[in-house]
Amino acid sequence: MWQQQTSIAGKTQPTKNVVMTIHGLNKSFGNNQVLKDLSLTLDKGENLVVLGKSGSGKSVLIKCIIGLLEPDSGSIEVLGEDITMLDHEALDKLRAKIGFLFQSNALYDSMTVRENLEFPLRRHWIQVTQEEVNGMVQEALEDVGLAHTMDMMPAELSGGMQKRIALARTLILKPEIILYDEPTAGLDPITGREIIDLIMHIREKYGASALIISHDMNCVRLTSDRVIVLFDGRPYAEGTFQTLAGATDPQVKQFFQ
Ligand SMILES: Nc1ncnc2c1ncn2[C@@H]1O[C@H](COP(=O)(O)OP(=O)(O)OP(=O)(O)O)[C@@H](O)[C@H]1O
Repeated sequence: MWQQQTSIAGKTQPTKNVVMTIHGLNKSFGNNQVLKDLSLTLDKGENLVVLGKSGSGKSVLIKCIIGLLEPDSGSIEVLGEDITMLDHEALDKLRAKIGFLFQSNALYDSMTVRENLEFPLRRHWIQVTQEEVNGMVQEALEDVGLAHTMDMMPAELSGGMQKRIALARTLILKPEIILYDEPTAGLDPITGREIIDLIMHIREKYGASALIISHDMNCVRLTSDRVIVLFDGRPYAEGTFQTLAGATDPQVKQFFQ
């Protein structure tokens, strides 16, 4: 296993600032063992990027974290609660603290931008007045620079704008952790850069922790505090972008060339 000076991939060192601890996670589909004894931690306010070849299990990892897939074994402790042990109601409550930016955006085509943003508030039974809802929608849209689109339909917006609306919908619940699944995939470099800037702005404003899955090395370079390279279902290497970019290990090097 390739190592860098300060940490060894796969071994976690919990501190009081940890918001997520994954320990010994295994997930198979038939004979295909996708995640193998995977352990990692996410610190408060940290942007952690998970990098890996197509099919290395990045999406499976995210789905396990939000409870869409059940791991075969291992624990996923999020904000002090092991999600693998929670019942449906408790999991739903915890999910309200975890924002998820889907690669597909997952906006509702038949709803206006405002209705899309109001949806998570209703979905999680958040008790607020209509005036408060209006303020929350306005703030989330201002965060992504799209307050003027409130009464538009998603189909009237460009791909980059839809991504920003999806991000605003994630922000409305002020999540403590945000999971970004390929946030710049399919966007041109300029629009991709706008999303990268937003990810950094959101971290600055809300101090949320982020787990970011990305192949876009510009996104990885600009957003990451720490990078984990997944290989063969396990964290293979871990370090800052700069450290890993200087690696001579072929499995690591291929991403940075
Ligand atoms: N629901 C499922 N049923 C069976 N196999 C699955 C399922 N979901 C994922 N897999 C398998 O798990 C492996 C990892 O898939 P995953 O989507 O996590 O890869 P990835 O690293 O996110 O790839 P990409 O970068 O292309 O999105 C693949 O071999 C995939 O076929």
